[in-house]
Parts: sequence; C-alpha cells; structure tokens
Amino acid sequence: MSKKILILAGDGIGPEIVAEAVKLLVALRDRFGVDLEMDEALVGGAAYDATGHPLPPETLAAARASDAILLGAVGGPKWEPLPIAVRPEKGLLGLRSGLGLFANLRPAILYPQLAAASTLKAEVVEGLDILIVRELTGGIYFGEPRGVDTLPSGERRGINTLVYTESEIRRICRVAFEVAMQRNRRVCSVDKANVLECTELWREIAIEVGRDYPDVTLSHMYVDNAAMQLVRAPKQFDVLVTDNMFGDILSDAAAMLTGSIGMLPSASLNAERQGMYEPIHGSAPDIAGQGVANPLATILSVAMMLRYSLDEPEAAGRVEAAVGRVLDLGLRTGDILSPGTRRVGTAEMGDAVVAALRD
Ligand SMILES: NC(=O)c1ccc[n+]([C@@H]2O[C@H](COP(=O)([O-])OP(=O)(O)OC[C@H]3O[C@@H](n4cnc5c(N)ncnc54)[C@H](O)[C@@H]3O)[C@@H](O)[C@H]2O)c1
Ligand SMILES: CC(C)[C@H](C(=O)O)[C@@H](O)C(=O)O
Ligand SMILES: [Mg+2]
Repeated sequence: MSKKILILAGDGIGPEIVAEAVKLLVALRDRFGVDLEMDEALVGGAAYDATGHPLPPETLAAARASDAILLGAVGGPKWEPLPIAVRPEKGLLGLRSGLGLFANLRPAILYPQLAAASTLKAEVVEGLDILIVRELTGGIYFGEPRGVDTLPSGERRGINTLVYTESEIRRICRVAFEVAMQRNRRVCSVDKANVLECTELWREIAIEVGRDYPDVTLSHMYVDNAAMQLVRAPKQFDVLVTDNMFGDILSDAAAMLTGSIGMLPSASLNAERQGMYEPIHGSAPDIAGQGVANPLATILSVAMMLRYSLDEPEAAGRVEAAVGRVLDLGLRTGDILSPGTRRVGTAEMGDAVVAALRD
C-alpha cells in the first residue's frame, strides 16, 4: 500500500525548500518505485492568514492520517505582533504535541566536502557524526503555569514552568540508549542538575535507564559546559540526550560545525514511529523569496523520513549519496560557499540532487 506523506510548506523559505524536497519525492516515486502519495495542508502563518488559526483542525486530522509529515518552516516578522497563543510557531508545537512526537533526532554530520565551511578547524570537525536526541513534547515549552500575570503591587510577572514526569524522561532516555546501541555506544545526558531540581530528576532517571544498557557508556554534562565542549571538541560526543529547550539551543550551535544550519535535518517520532520531518532551521525571513536558501537540510530530512517512517532504507541511502555527489561537483548555496566552489540557488541545488540519484 502506498505511504501517505503530508506536505506542510509553511512560511518564509518554507515553500522554496519544500518544493525541492517534493521534486525529489516525485523522482523517487517515478524513477525508483518508492510507493508514496502526497497531500498538502496549511500550517503556521499561512494557515493563520487563511483560517485565523496556525493549526487548523483539518491540518491536524490530515497529519494524524498520514504515515509521515514533511514540514518546511513557520513564522516570520509579519506574525510577530500576534499573541503567542495564535502565532505560527504554536501551529508547529500543536503538531508535535498533538501527534505525541516526543523524540526529536537531530544528527550533525559533517560532509567532508564542507570542512572548509565549518566554523571550526578541519581537524576538529573531520569525520564529525553526532546525534542530539531532544525531548520535544514536554519541559518548559509546555509546562504549566505559564503566561503573564499582575502582582498585587501592580507589577507584571512572566511565568514559564520547567516540568517533566519520570515517564517522559524515561522514554526519551530509552530512545537515546537504543540509538546509541546502533552507533558508538556513548550517551551524554545534558542537564542543569546543579541548579534545577527538574533536571536533577532527569539525571537520576538517565542513570536508572542506563542500567538496562550495560554496553553503553553514560556520562553527564551541565548544559553550559556542553555548549562550550560542542565548539571546543565536538567529536568527544556520540549521542547527546537533553530536554526540549537545551536541545533547541545546542542543535543550532551544532549546525555550524557542519558548515551551516541549512545542512541539519531532523526527525520527530512518536511511540508508533509515525514521524514529522523538518530542517532544524526556521523560515529565514532575511532571505525568503530570493531563491537562495539551502534546501539540503530539507532534502536530508526526506532521507530520514525514508529510513524511519517509510521503511525505505535503500532510497534513504540513495538521497544521501546524491547530496554527497552534488557537493563533490562543487555546487554550493551561499551559506556553504567556500573558495573554489560554485554558487547555486535553491532550485538549481534541488535539481542537481535529483539528477545525482543513482541506482
Ligand atoms: N521549525 C521551524 O519552523 C522554525 C525553526 C526555527 C525558527 N523558526 C521561526 O523562523 C523565524 C525566523 O527565525 P530565526 O531568524 O531566529 O532563525 P532561522 O533559522 O530562520 O534563521 C537564522 C539564520 O540562518 C539563516 N538560514 C536559515 N535557514 C537557512 C537555509 N536553509 N539556507 C541558508 N540560510 C539559512 C537565515 O537566513 C538567518 O540568517 C521565526 O519566526 C522563528 O520562530 C521556525
Ligand atoms: C519555531 C520553534 C517553535 C522551534 C523550537 O523551538 O522547537 C524551532 O526553533 C526548532 O528548533 O524547531
Ligand atoms: Mg530551534
């Protein structure tokens, strides 16, 4: 039976980068027999403008009924004056929580051709292959109470709450240990257990889950040190597991080790392995509409989709190899440009990846 993919282009560069991923999916279907069908829906600012809601009920229903979702990006200055409750980003968070996508896998892999584009020296990043496992449906993003209230003195107060239950911590740690078993068997749990009780519990549960994986070495690191270590000596890490907000921040930092945030894909999975796939970057309002955004993070997100939700590991490998070939040819969007390479736009890069697909 063909697999149903819901396409959610979103805002800013979202439609530009998703168009390249769709070209790729069409080529995989027509040339390589990947059995899939695509449907589209609105999310984010585009959905707000059309319906008054960043996640219309029909979009959530279509997402629930699909095998996998591909999302571009949401948000932008146009919607920034709106209250958080109806901002485009709320649509994305609604999809994550509505589908129970608690496990966010964010691999940071350096393509060797991009060593010159990394912010770090080649020897520090050569062969870099780390995986950030970010908890995605809990923590301070979703904790209650939240909001802004007014104290009896008349002063206003902003509130957000960092909260995790044991079971939420246990299931994300289990994902981290499971993937570490397939990799280099090292998990570093990143917390702030010297200050925040919630993450003191996180550390306790990580240790408890670790007892079930005697072949995996577990270490712990405070998040401030982890940020520093990521840019000092990133290859010390294999799998990092951390909470929603720390994972958001650390993954943007890790992106620059690979040359650009335009290179980092992600998979967000639920307990049934249904998944949403998206680049980790945002809608890049500063370059939207210019045809210059890097589509490779979105294209590599399609590879993750093929592997995790569509049961097409061969096609996933095909896509990753095609990206490697295009980089070998010296084609670069502006964000990964280096001396001796050739600047191309979003569509030219997408076309080149499709042309580089091989049997
Ligand atoms: N998953 C998402 O949909 C998502 C993620 C992050 C931010 N956002 C939203 O996007 C909007 C803009 O956020 P921001 O500016 O903080 O972050 P951003 O990731 O959109 O952009 C940060 C910088 O990276 C560059 N960049 C991002 N993606 C790129 C690509 N594919 N190719 C080349 N350059 C790229 C941008 O041009 C910009 O200079 C905000 O509304 C934010 O909430 C959405
Ligand atoms: C847009 C925003 C809600 C989102 C997040 O904070 O999770 C983004 O930064 C990301 O990394 O996917
Ligand atoms: Mg982010």
